Amino acid sequence: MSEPSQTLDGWFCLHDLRKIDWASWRNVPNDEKQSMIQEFLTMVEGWQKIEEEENGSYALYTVVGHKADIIMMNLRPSMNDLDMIENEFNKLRIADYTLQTYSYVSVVEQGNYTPPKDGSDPLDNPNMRARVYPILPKWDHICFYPMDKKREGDDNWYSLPLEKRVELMKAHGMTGRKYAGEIKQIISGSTGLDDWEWAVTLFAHDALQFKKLIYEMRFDEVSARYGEFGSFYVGNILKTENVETFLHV
Ligand code: VOV
Repeated sequence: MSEPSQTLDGWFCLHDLRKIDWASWRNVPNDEKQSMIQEFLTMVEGWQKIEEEENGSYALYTVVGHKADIIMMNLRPSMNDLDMIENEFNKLRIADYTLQTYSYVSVVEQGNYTPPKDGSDPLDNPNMRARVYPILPKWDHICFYPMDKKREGDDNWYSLPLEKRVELMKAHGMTGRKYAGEIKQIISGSTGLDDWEWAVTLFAHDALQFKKLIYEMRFDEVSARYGEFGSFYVGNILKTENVETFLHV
């Protein structure tokens, strides 16, 4: 029988991708540029504070390639908070020199394919809480992409029996586990929230590990047969102390 698996849902998540309008930014007088950068950094300090208080988390990375210049990823308890974050950025003067090229709304999700047998609340488990309310690692590289599970003819993930999906996800987890310490994954669900069904956000110390993991996973039945993928966005960590250099023209 086909039935939905349970999910544990944690913080809401906004991926906000911006391109910088370098031509206009270049023409801003230096002192104004400085003050706009300071405004931006004050906002990021606010994100850091919220992270320290464990009321959310953030990641700030550059994006390599034409799709964007920066990615701001924020986790918060509610969708209203995400709205506030997006507007807070839009109201900064520096936002006038950016263009939002992509964004993605989702909620951090932990598949609960095998819920506790004693009926206890899985969120009483600190490991589970850390998975759905994660503090995003500040590792060197990010890789973000949206994905679906196929619903075509015989390849329909949603008509597979639960036991089969548990089996396939177990194999997926085994492949992922080989990359422990190399890659940290945040899976956020977005069915009904955005255009795809999940957002996959990976962090790595070595960008090559993204290619190795994702390639290896393509051979797992769950990805080979059922995975459908959107655009990939990759980049490098943008530490606050490097923002000024990054924006220097
Ligand atoms: C470090 C890499 C890594 C590891 C350890 C890992 C492990 C696990 C486990 C144990 C589980 C099941 C329970 C849960 O947590 O939900 C999942 C779940 C999931 N995954 Fe995963 N995944 C990884 C990495 C990883 C990648 C790279 C991808 C993209 C696939 C690809 O081909 O590009 C992915 C996708 C997903 C998705 C979409 C789900 C939810 C599917 C659903 O139907 O609910 N994932 N994942």
